Amino acid sequence: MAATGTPVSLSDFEKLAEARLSRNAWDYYASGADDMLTLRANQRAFSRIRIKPRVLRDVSAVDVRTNVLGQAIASPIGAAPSAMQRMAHPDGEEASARACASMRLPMILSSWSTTSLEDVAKAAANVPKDSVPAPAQFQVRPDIKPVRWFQLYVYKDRAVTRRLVERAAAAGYTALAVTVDTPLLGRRHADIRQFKLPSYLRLANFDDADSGKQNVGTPHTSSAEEPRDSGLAVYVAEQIDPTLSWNDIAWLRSITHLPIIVKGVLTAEDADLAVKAGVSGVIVSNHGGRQLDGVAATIEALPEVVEAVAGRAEVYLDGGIRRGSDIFKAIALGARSVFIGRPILWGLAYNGEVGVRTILRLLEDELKLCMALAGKSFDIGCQTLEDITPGMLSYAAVVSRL
Ligand SMILES: Cc1cc2nc3c(=O)[nH]c(=O)nc-3n(C[C@H](O)[C@H](O)[C@H](O)COP(=O)(O)O)c2cc1C
Ligand SMILES: CC(C)CC(=O)C(=O)O
Repeated sequence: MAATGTPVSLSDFEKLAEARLSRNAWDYYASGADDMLTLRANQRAFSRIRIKPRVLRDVSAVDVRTNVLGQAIASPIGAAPSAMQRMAHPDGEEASARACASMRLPMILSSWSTTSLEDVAKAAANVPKDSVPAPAQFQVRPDIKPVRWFQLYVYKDRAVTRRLVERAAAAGYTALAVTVDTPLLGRRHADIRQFKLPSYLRLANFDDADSGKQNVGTPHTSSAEEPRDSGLAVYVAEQIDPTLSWNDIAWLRSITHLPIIVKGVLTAEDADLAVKAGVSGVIVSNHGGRQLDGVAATIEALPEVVEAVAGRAEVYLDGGIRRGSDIFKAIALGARSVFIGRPILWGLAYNGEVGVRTILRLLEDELKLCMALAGKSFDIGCQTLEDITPGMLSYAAVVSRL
């Protein structure tokens, strides 16, 4: 059903983004791998979790501030790394970074950004208070500094990888999120049929010295045969290191002082290995259902990861967050904060920086309302994120249709 009138939910922005974007960009952003079972599961799994509300508590004050890796953030919501944001809006990653910085929410910049990591850092460092006329609650909160992390794809060419890491540190990124679920690219059917990075865009973190690493997405054709892989998958197979192993986390730790987070963990076993490898954080993620189809929804995987990590590192979650109540559920099950991927792109497509702020603000407001309406089992309502506990959730029975 088409959205009518003022958009009021993330799904309204999704429809508006689809209407505005080219088919090429929309398909790339929206796709999951194969049958997209995991993509759908990410959202559905949230809908099977119920909230047990308590009533007649004083819920007049709700505070959603928290911190990640010791840095304060305004609420437990951030932008997940997503590649090639300038296909969504000419200001691309700079707009996302400004939106996040102005709201004091964390952003993870993709290695595959269409704006260089230095330019993104500069854009976010100078968020003029009135760059966009905004109501008070949108304006810079001077007590909190922006949090910006860099997402790392480990290239076979370790000199290229090292250069990226050094540049990220020099530009002021405060952590590396190493993506570990993409040794090869998942099969996204629309991209195999056709994906092309528009010719005026490039992977801006790679300069001429990295020749071959800045042009991506030309449709792959193998003579007279139908394409069997997208240009993206061919690029990943050529450039990204499929031999990556836990030893390389030790190597990364040896070349940088930045804290390391692994992005793409779904099991207790890997969570434990991650902690033993010395990471500071783990992102429970299935890459938005774009890698291995058939893996668990992230909210299903979260409890075992939280249990295995046992407080030795921070645990975050992404995948399928579309409501403030989804964030509430993730926090209840032990996530320190969540990240959103596609909704940032919908905000960008809708209205650049302002659109991203609108998306983030909507989720923040929904989370606050959810906390207030959920109440709590003591005298006062759910006032802070620490008050959100697993006991506030229950699980819907799976109803068989047979
Ligand atoms: C268009 C798109 C591009 C992405 N690019 C990257 C990337 O460059 N690096 C990465 O680690 N994850 C990437 N991701 C995965 C996201 O960081 C995140 O895990 C996922 O989008 C979360 O699911 P959600 O879209 O349902 O919020 C991408 C996701 C999308 C949708
Ligand atoms: C590896 C690139 C294709 C970027 C990415 O992570 C994605 O599209 O999911």
